[in-house]
Amino acid sequence: MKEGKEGLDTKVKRLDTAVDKLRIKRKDSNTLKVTENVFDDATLKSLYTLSNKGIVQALGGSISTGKEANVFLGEGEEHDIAIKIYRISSSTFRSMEDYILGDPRFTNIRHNKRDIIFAWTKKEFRNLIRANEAGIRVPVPIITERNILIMEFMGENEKPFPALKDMRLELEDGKQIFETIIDDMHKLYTKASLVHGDLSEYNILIDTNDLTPIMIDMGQSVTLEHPRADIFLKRDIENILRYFKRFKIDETPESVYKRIKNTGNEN
Ligand SMILES: Nc1ncnc2c1ncn2[C@@H]1O[C@H](COP(=O)(O)OP(=O)(O)OP(=O)(O)O)[C@@H](O)[C@H]1O
Repeated sequence: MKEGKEGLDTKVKRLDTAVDKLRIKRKDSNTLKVTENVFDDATLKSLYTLSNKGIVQALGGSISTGKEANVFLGEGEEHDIAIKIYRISSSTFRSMEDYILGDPRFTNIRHNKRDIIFAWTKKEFRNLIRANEAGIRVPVPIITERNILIMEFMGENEKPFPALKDMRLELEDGKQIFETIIDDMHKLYTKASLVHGDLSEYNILIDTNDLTPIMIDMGQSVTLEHPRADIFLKRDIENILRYFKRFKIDETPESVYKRIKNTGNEN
C-alpha cells in the first residue's frame, strides 16, 4: 500500500512492528525506557525506514542525552554506528534558525520547527562530509533520514572514545594534541571553508590508541560567508586556548588566528 493512503490502523500497526523489531534487536533493555520522548511516531517511522534499508541492523544503548539530540550506539551493515536523533520537541530551535538563515546552502527552508530540524540534521551531515574531505578526523557520515543522522561510531568495544575534557594527559601529549587541533581548524577553514562554531574540550573526542583528536557535533558549523563566521572562529580559538593553557602553550589568540587563516604555506 502506498504511503499516505493507508488508514490510521495500518499506520499504527506498522509503527508497532517497527518498535517490536527494534525492541527485539535492541541490546540495552533500558534504551526505550530512558528515551521515550525521543521516539515520537515520525522518528520511529524514520528508524523503521533505515532498518528496512539495512543501514540500522539493531539499536544499541544510549550514549548521550544532549540539549538537542540523543546519541545511540547501533549495529550497522558492517560496523557499529552512532545514531544521532534530533528531538523534534527540542526547545532550542530558535537558535538553530539563526545558524541556518545565515547559510547560503539553506535558502529555501520553510520556517517551521520540523523543517528547521530536518535542515539542521542535513547541515551536520554535509559539514561532516566537507570536514572529512578536508582530511580532518571526524565521524564519517553515512546517511540522514529526516531528524536522524547515522555516522561512523568513534570508539571501541561499544564504548565511545572519551572527550578531551575527560583525558589526563602528559604535557607533551597535550602539546601534540593542541598542534593537531590547530592544524585541523586550519584545514577546516582553508579547505572545507567552514568554522566549527562550538569547538571546545567537550566536542573533541580522543582516539585512545594514538591520541588523535576527533571533531564532533558539527550541526552549528557555518560556511565562511556566514555573517558571524569570524566571531565564531575567534570564540573557538578562545575556548581551545583556555583549555590548553595548562599545557604551557606559547600562543596568543592573534597568533592562532593567523595560523588558521594562513593560506601562504600550503604544500
Ligand atoms: N560518532 C560518534 N561516535 C561515538 N560517540 C559519539 C559520536 N557522536 C557523538 N558521540 C557521543 O555523544 C556525545 C554527544 O554528541 P554531540 O555533541 O554530537 O551531541 P549533542 O546533542 O549536540 O550534545 P550536547 O548537547 O551535549 O552538545 C558526545 O560527547 C560523544 O560522547
